[in-house]
Amino acid sequence: MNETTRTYDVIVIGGGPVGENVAERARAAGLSTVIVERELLGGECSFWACDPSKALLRPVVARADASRIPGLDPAVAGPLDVEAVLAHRDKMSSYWKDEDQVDWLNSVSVDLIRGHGRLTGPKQVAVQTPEGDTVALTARHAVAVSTGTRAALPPIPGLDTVRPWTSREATSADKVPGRLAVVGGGVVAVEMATAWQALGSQVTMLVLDNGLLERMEPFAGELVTDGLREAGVDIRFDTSVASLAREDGEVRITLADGGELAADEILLATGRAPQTHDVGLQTVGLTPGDWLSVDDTFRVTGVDGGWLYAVGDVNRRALMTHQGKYQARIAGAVIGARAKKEPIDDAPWGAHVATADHAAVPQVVFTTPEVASVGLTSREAEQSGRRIEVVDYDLAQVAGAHQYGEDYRGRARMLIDTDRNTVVGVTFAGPGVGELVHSATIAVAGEVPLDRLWHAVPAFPTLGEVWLRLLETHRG
Ligand SMILES: Cc1cc2nc3c(=O)[nH]c(=O)nc-3n(C[C@H](O)[C@H](O)[C@H](O)COP(=O)(O)OP(=O)(O)OC[C@H]3O[C@@H](n4cnc5c(N)ncnc54)[C@H](O)[C@@H]3O)c2cc1C
Ligand SMILES: NC(=O)c1ccc[n+]([C@@H]2O[C@H](COP(=O)([O-])OP(=O)(O)OC[C@H]3O[C@@H](n4cnc5c(N)ncnc54)[C@H](O)[C@@H]3O)[C@@H](O)[C@H]2O)c1
Repeated sequence: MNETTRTYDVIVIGGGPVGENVAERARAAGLSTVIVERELLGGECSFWACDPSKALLRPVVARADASRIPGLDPAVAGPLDVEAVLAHRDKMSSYWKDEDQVDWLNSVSVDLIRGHGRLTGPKQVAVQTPEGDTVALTARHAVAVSTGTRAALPPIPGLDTVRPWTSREATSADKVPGRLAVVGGGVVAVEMATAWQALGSQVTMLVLDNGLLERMEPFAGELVTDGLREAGVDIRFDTSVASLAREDGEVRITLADGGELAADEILLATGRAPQTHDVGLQTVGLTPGDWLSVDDTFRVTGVDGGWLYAVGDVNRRALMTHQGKYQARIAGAVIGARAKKEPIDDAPWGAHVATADHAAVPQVVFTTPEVASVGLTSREAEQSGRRIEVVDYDLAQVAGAHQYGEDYRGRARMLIDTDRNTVVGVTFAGPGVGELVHSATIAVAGEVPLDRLWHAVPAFPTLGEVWLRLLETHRG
């Protein structure tokens, strides 16, 4: 076994989308930077999450849209070409090879060390390489942990015997199971139920709660429930799994109410756990397995010296790629500024502080219909104690919706902070709303006064005219 030592200004553990961007921004600030990655550069998002899942969903959403357009509907009446969809998914996942990402990393002059990284003390990281060697790294300025998350599996008796699908198998499987049981009612569950039902599985969703997408506005979950049921998905609410077994090749599922169900595969889409159990947190006074809590400049709380940062999923602030990359741009810049002893701009909305994490996190759920939201939901607004006006509008009444397709169903909600006269939350649910959300993000993050928003004229006839209708409804 060989042991090598190296020193960099910044060490990033984890080369997912977030670690890559922390490294690129730190390098752009003039700091020598290395990424430690144990699997594929590009992380979960590129290979087992965003990219493959959206590649599976795109034909489903496009077909649903096309089937509402007279004259086009017969052309899309048949089943999907499963082989072609899976082949496209493979291409969009770069065939699970990361050469392109490595080329990009080289082009921005960031080093890569392949292997498992662990903190061994303040500013110290040891990398266990696949060849069995150890590389001992020292950071002059900062270590950033961007190790992301993995699927969190509930302790269901028999789980270890059934080889369940997690989000990884659900995004990379190359065969369509005849019957797929999906446990969970969050984003992964609804997206993957949508995809696999359309690819030919009979999907049954086993949902603990009494609705889908419980963290969003209730109407969003209701519209997605209708869409899934119309597609043939069997959704069972208030349902909990008591035990599992695999017998004669099938998964036998026993429910808490005594009911039984058989499936060919079972997907557990029951949330995420941080990948911090084996990164040496104990050597810097933290607890392995915990989420890493951070201040608004991404320094981990409870660590002396301010050298340890946690960016992306692992800090639990907003488990989405775009938000993690936003965090990364800010973390890279603030690490650079601190290293060069430049002033830190950490007032709200400053260059070195992630204010949007608290005020304006957008999300699109790629189901039929889509859901898109940013900022507060009405439940969160109520809990925040602010004075809020809730404005609802039936999206189907917008001229653009009539053009979009027949029998358009959708809804929009805008939350107004009545003391400040600004929009603090928006949710759209309906076909095509994914591309509408950035207008809402600009209104919320920009704190655009409603009187000025009145002058932002949406083009006719687009879905965006919902903004005019929401403002008119507010003005009465
Ligand atoms: C099915 C699914 C679909 C999703 N779809 C979307 C979507 O459409 N849009 C969206 O915005 N978000 C989506 N997400 C969320 C998105 O995938 C995550 O928010 C994003 O991947 C987080 O990036 P990250 O860099 O923080 O972590 P990851 O992408 O998890 O990357 C972490 C990296 O760290 C490496 N690593 C971990 N521990 C070590 C170690 N000790 N040493 C070395 N390397 C290590 C891992 O190998 C990995 O490469 C989806 C998630 C799932 C599960
Ligand atoms: N389009 C996107 O932006 C996108 C897509 C997929 C995932 N993601 C991100 O990935 C993250 C993870 O998604 P997720 O769907 O795994 O998590 P989630 O937190 O959204 O949903 C978890 C679901 O599992 C259920 N659950 C939890 N414990 C359970 C148990 N013991 N038994 C049965 N059900 C249980 C919950 O009730 C909930 O319905 C999300 O936070 C999301 O931000 C984003």
